[in-house]
Amino acid sequence: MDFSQSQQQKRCNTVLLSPAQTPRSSVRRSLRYSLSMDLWSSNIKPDRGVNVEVILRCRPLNDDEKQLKLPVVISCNEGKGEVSVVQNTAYKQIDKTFSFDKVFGPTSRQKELFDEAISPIVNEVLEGYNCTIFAYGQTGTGKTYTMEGGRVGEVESGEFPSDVGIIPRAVQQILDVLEARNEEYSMKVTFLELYNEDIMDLLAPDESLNGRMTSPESQ
Ligand SMILES: Nc1ncnc2c1ncn2[C@@H]1O[C@H](COP(=O)(O)OP(=O)(O)OP(=O)(O)O)[C@@H](O)[C@H]1O
Repeated sequence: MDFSQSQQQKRCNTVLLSPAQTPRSSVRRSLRYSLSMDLWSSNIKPDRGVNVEVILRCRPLNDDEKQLKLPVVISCNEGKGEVSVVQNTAYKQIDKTFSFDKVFGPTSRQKELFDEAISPIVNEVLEGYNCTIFAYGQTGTGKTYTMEGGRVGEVESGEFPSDVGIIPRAVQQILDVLEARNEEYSMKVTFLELYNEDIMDLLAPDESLNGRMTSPESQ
């Protein structure tokens, strides 16, 4: 999203990681979702110690995984921002603990994640900082669910359905704040998909407008 406003360029970035809770034979990593919000600019926000935060979210086991009685190999300590992974080798069990800026466990709700981790970043965009939030993780770990949302349930009196994810919530917050300011504003939105070196403009009215990207090696 681009807004035009004469401010210095500033940046903040958040990476949402989705680990697999159950062991998988092949690990296929995919980087799918990125939400970039710009207000011009390029310096680091002066009062931030770091300009990249890494947040980890674990999804619950799905019905198939429960039916197959697959073991849960990750435990989340949200208070400490830690995740422990249990690995059973032929000879012994190895536990490893990893620390993140924030951890959201399998029972975390969409609103909770948005309010605690994303809403402050959206406010920074509205203050003039460039921010990117992207989700990274192997297939089936919850990137789409976190960024876009799950099945849409009942809409309750102006509130989002509980399954709605980060992108619609961020857009709503931006529009609410801009409307409350009662000033004239313009907003530009782009929605691109990059898959196997094909770039798709998901908002293009005509498919022929989609371009194909080529890497330097393939030229
Ligand atoms: N936090 C969650 N709570 C409940 N269900 C979830 C959660 N995260 C993911 N799911 C469910 O798990 C399934 C896989 O999630 P999702 O499609 O978001 O994965 P993905 O990382 O986007 O996968 P891919 O890279 O293959 O597109 C979906 O059915 C989704 O609804």
